[in-house]
Amino acid sequence: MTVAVPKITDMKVYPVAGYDSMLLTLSGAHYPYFTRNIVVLTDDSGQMGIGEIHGGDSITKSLESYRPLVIGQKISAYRQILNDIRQKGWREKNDSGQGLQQLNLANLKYVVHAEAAIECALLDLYGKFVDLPMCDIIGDGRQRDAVEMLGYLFYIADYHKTDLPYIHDDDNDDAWGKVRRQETLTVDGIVKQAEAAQARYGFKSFKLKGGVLSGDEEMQAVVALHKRFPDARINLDPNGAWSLQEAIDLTKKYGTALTYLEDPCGPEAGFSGREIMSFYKNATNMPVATNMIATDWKQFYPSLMMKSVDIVLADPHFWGINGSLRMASVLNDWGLTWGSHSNNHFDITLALYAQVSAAAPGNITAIDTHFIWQDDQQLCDDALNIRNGEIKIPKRPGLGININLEKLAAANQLYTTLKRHDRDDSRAMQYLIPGWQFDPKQPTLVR
Ligand SMILES: O=C([O-])C(=O)C[C@H](O)[C@@H](O)C(=O)[O-]
Ligand SMILES: [Mg+2]
Repeated sequence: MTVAVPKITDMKVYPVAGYDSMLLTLSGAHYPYFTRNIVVLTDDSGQMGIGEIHGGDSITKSLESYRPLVIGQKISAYRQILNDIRQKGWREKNDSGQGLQQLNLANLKYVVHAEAAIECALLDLYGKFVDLPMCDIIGDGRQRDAVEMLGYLFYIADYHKTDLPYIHDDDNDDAWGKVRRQETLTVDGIVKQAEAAQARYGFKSFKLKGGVLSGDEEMQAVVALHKRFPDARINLDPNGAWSLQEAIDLTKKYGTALTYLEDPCGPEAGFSGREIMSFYKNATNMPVATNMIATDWKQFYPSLMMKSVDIVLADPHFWGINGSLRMASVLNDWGLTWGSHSNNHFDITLALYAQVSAAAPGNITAIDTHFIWQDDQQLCDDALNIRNGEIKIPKRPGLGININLEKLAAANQLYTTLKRHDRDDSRAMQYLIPGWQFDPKQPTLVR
């Protein structure tokens, strides 16, 4: 007896928005809203498959342009559909060619692969068809049943200094619900933030987003975190803001509080970020993670040659699901470490990170997620949860979550009220420091 493989009958792209706190990074301050694109595929068996990717008009447009390549295909043609999409090559038309060596988040759209949302939705459908969770059908299959996530800490600006409609008092039931909306610019404030996040989610690893205050102040926060959570793995990410010499000096002074450092320095004095990170590693022996100097296979090659990196944060939105897991295999075979980068996202991406990480072989690092800043804005009814610092892979097939069309419509409605859809963190930042401009070598508040 042959079983009919379902065909895709519809593909909808929903640009959506969610609420955010005034989080600070080297690129400025997060706006009150973040944007994403949600892909919903329907097949003729009545199943829906979902995927999520970064927001912005060019990504929405790319996804819309792929509809004729997807609709009418069998879900088993998943690799061919992705090949057809890649051959369409929207990135060639748009890419500034700069990658993320200097992290201005406005450039994220050039690094993101829009088709990863379609890949996710197709695999969700495929998993439902064969009745297996996604992690069992991707890469080398399931490697673990639960995935460790890290507590992603941020300095937060005082939104009262703006007239922008930042979310507040939305969730005052526990300490995390409160601190995630409050100004946080001190060592004590960061420790309180970590305590609150740990109380709600049980994190065993933390990452502090740096590039905001002086390197010395940020490392003092790391030292305080280490003192408060001596068993935790702690990482700081200044997004390349420090000079090579400053990174070396800070590591010598405070390095024992860190488990690894993420993109401490970037291009300078005619050298690329890959070269500078390699000089840094030679001088300090500190393990280094990146989501900046190796965001595709071409950049990975010289990074390997120069031994610039130990941990590649291969976000499936940058590398594709298949590409991210290929990277996980290569890193594992060569004694290096895999992890994933993140930006603000909804629960569809959270489930994707869990499924991909569950299939990544080897001793992976705890996975980045911004989700704790967006918790309560789930688009799915059966969203996955972080408990004891980890996400357990559900028994349900595919991604393991199902879209709530009413919540999706509401997030889409919010999006339609926004005047701008592309990310530009300098806009909110200019309320704090008039005329503020991104400078890849100058922490955001050190002006
Ligand atoms: O690890 C990283 O570099 C990021 O997550 C990039 C961004 O700075 C992220 O924090 C964001 O989107 O604000
Ligand atoms: Mg990073």
